[in-house]
Amino acid sequence: MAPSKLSLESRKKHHILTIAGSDSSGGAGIQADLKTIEAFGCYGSSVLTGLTAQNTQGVQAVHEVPAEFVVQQLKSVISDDIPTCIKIGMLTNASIIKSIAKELKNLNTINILDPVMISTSGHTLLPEDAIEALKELYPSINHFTPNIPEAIKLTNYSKLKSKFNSTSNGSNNVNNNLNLEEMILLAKETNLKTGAFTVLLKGGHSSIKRQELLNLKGKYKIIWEQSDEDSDDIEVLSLFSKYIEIQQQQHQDNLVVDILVNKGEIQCLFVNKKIESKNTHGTGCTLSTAIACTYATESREGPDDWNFRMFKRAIAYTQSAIASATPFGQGHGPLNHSHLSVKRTLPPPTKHNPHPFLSHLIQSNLPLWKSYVQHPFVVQLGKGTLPRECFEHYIKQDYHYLKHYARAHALGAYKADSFEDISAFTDIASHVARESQMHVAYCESFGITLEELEKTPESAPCAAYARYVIDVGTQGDLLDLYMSVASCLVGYGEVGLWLKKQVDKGEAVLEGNLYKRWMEDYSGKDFLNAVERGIENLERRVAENPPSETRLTQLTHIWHECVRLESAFWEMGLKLQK
Ligand SMILES: Cc1ncc(COP(=O)(O)O)c(N)n1
Repeated sequence: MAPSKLSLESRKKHHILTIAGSDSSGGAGIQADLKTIEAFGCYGSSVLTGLTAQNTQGVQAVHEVPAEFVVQQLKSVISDDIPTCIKIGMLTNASIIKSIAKELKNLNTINILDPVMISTSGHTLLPEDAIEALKELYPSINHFTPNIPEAIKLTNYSKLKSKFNSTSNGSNNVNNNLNLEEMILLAKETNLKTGAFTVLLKGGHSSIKRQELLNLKGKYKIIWEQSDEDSDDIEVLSLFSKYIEIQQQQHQDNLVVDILVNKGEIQCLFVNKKIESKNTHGTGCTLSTAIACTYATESREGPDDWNFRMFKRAIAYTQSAIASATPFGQGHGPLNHSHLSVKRTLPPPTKHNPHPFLSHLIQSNLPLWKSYVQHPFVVQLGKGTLPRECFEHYIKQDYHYLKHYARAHALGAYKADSFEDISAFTDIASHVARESQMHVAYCESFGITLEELEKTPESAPCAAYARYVIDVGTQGDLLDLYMSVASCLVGYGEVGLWLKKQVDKGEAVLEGNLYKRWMEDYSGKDFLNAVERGIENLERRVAENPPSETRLTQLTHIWHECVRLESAFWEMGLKLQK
């Protein structure tokens, strides 16, 4: 049967056009770009500006393509299918630059310029007069990815530096190994001079130490290697990952910092450990093309929505391509463009990020997660200012909820087909039964008997949440069930630990607090062990059977629903909602 038009349309790949030079050795230029585009599952077309006779040791010759023929290629491609993004690399000469600038003016595409000037091997790929002509191209450039030497050349940085630094002798020789403050100045200046909507200054030529970054903490958003967290949000996530300690172990590493600027403002700093490798030929081409691909494939609010995650994904792809490259040739070898990290929906667990699935879930909607684990109910409870009737209402409802929650785990044990899973579920079910004794004790202290507690009608938010959990557990498979119980388990552990930290900081009180037992139970060893086990089980299940993109979306949806219902549960307590 012929596939329907609709399904074919929905299978259309994102079209990325690369305007660049050919590298006969296959590591940089058009060849690197097309391999990258393939790796991201997009469709790549190409317009050649020049042919290089090149290998991993150097560029032996360049054959320039006549400007008219460059334009002819461009017209052929775009008259047939308009690309989402155009990535521009080696432009060969001024007349090609001017011709392309003229054509791009009339196009509505997103254009990314990687200003290739000198090859890694030291060969000039763009003559001086052509550098001046780049200015004609700037008005059509949305995103610009220079490295440090390129940005220095394009901004007249030495002059700028002497203006800011009174100790400078004003010499024109600026070292490429800039410190972080200098890089930030350079990145802003590049953004200003080129007028590009965003600039990513690639910091590979400088080695930055961790202390330099720590000095800037709180001033800029810093995004660390292989993590989905940025340091500002680390507290929310810190509790079940071993992250903070590991970051502290990285003191001595040489770090590469790429700086993202948007309209003159620093958006964030991407930090990666420097990979010591000879296989870096084509790194700039690969990264700029990867940015075009992540821009095209990620969901966006509008054309100017350059989410930092797009850059993070593109940088991570390029880093892994360097790290997994195998030797080729005698000089600087090419990257491994076909490594699998792009196709994988979740990164593998690492010592930096031991719970990639949990990290994904939390990061997928961090404000929602924060609204749950740092809800005003929790904050007031920690300070001891929560009205008693609110807590009383909450604890009675939570008693009901726990019964459903234990039943959900019993259902899990019923559905499970290994003793490992059966005992994991029954362990938690018994733990929940023990947990409910605290609720009984609190009610007793409020003069509410067990009989009265059992008879209290269930509130709508409690019934809604319990129904959702049991419903997902009944309809779905074991992983769905794990998902429907996960946010409660992880969230309460998080709340318990967070309140403990707040006590240490003097933001919450334990002694004399009516809710002391509650706080101690949820930050106690017994409960936290159960949380750890729950997280390990979840990660193991997902690692054993990696979810497809669609499945991951379904699982994330269940998580979001539960987090939302958890927030509504606190809200019920605060508002004494029936
Ligand atoms: C055709 C072409 N385009 C770009 C580069 C820059 O790549 P690298 O900086 O890795 O030498 C190159 N060498 N050749």
